[in-house]
Amino acid sequence: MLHGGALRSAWLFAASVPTPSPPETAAAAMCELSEGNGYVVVPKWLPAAAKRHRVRANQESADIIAQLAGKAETATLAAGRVHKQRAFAKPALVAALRRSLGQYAFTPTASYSSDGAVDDLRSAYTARPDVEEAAFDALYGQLLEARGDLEALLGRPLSRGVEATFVVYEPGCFYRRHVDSLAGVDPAGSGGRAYSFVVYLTGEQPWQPSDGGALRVFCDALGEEVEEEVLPAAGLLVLFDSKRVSHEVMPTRRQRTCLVGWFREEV
Ligand SMILES: O=C(O)CCC(=O)C(=O)O
Ligand SMILES: [Fe+2]
Repeated sequence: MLHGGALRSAWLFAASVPTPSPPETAAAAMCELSEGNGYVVVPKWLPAAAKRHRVRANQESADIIAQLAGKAETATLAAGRVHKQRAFAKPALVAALRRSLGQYAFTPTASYSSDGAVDDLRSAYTARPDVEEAAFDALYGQLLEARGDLEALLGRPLSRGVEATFVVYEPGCFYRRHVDSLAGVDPAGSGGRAYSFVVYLTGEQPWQPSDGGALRVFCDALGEEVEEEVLPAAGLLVLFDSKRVSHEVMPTRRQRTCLVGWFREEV
């Protein structure tokens, strides 16, 4: 333990060390190093070099972080999991889209089994977006940017065309377990879907588990194990592999509105 006297003498010693004058040249610096006190002072030598190094290092680490994030996202998607992005559509855009929905005529959408009979796979109301409508156009622009990011992550192009539909699940509506696309099925139809997206356009009030309507994601196509349940949230984007991710919309107890769509394989 140091007491007062020791501290004071340490300070006096430090104050009495003379400030060396800087060497003019590198050779002089080497000379001082070998003959002098064992140190040299070269003013402004480190700052410029360090600055250059810092700028490069920052850029490199930013690139590495971006690459790792990209890898993590590619891995998430490739592992058949769901990528989620909160507030993909900002509150003002969600509000504008919700207002615009008043202009659409939603039609009940039944699903059909392979023999053409109506089955009970899904109950919901759908409307085709109006590409001239400003709020939809804004969201569509963001989706095209997201597609660009996805293409960069995947390292391959996707189709220029995007499928999209507004869907309203009224209380009691659901979509039973399914995959959005199957390999070998008509590539001009659902077989050409590569990545599914959903942008939730629910009201401002936070969604509660008791509201039902979760997007239930299964670990694999056949098993019963649930990977996660995603609750709708205004502006949330979910993105997943259309062929790998088996999922289900649990019966909702509250109106559940979204834009659902697909980025398609390049043909
Ligand atoms: O609304 C959702 O969360 C998913 C909808 C869906 O699975 C679909 O439309 O294929
Ligand atoms: Fe689906």
